[in-house]
Amino acid sequence: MMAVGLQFFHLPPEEKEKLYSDEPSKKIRLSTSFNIRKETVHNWRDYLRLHCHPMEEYLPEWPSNPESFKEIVSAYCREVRLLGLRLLGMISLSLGLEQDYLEKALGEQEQHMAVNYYPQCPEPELTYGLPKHTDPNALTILLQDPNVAGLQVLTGGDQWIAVNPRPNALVVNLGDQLQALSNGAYKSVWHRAVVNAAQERMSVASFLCPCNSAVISPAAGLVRDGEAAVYRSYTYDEYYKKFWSRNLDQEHCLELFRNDRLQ
Ligand SMILES: O=C(O)CCC(=O)C(=O)O
Ligand SMILES: [Fe+2]
Repeated sequence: MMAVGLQFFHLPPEEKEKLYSDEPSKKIRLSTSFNIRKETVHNWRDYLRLHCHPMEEYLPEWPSNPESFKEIVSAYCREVRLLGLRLLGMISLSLGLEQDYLEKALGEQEQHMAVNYYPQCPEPELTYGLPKHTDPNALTILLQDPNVAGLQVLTGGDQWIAVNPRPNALVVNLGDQLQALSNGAYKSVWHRAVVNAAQERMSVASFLCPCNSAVISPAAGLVRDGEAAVYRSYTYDEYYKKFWSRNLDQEHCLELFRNDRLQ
């Protein structure tokens, strides 16, 4: 997966240009930074974003250069989906819910992928690959470059710690929707990617996302009697549109959906 991703980013600019778009609603696109329509300061990242489920619907439009791209990436996506669904089952059980609770609550989940490419950066202290953010979806499975570190997560004690790559390991990040569905019991993790002057870096993020019409509302058993849920109910469509209408340096998107928010 990593090798074919790197081959893609090493293609000549004229070849990659055909896929370029800064429109977040496009289902297959190559872009740069995070959301260049909204930012004033850009980040040191290029990314290929693909919708991956239902696979048959999107596969024909995926890049066919490199030649092996579709075969390798589609096999990877299918495996990652199975892993993600198993993890959601275990997370449901850990909350005292039925094993299939979250899978049902999230509906027929979409799956998106960001193949991130961070070129060598001559002045890494002046920028990020990706600045501090949480993922807006439910669950993210991240494959890191085995040779180059860059991912950092924020601990409860407000310290950034490096999550260095380990051979054959995946990183699992919980996203905003699991925070809302668990009524805040699980926290969506703050993370960022730093860049370096010595080496390019890649990562591949697979995002399991609720279906657009899924109503995100905390499980009844997780809201204490007589108390309001932390977040109001909303559809994922509403959340996702709000997320992409903003930039990462603003207030956390989920805060806008709190029940105790003063209007
Ligand atoms: O490059 C990384 O390690 C992080 C990528 C990431 O957070 C994302 O794509 O949402
Ligand atoms: Fe992320």
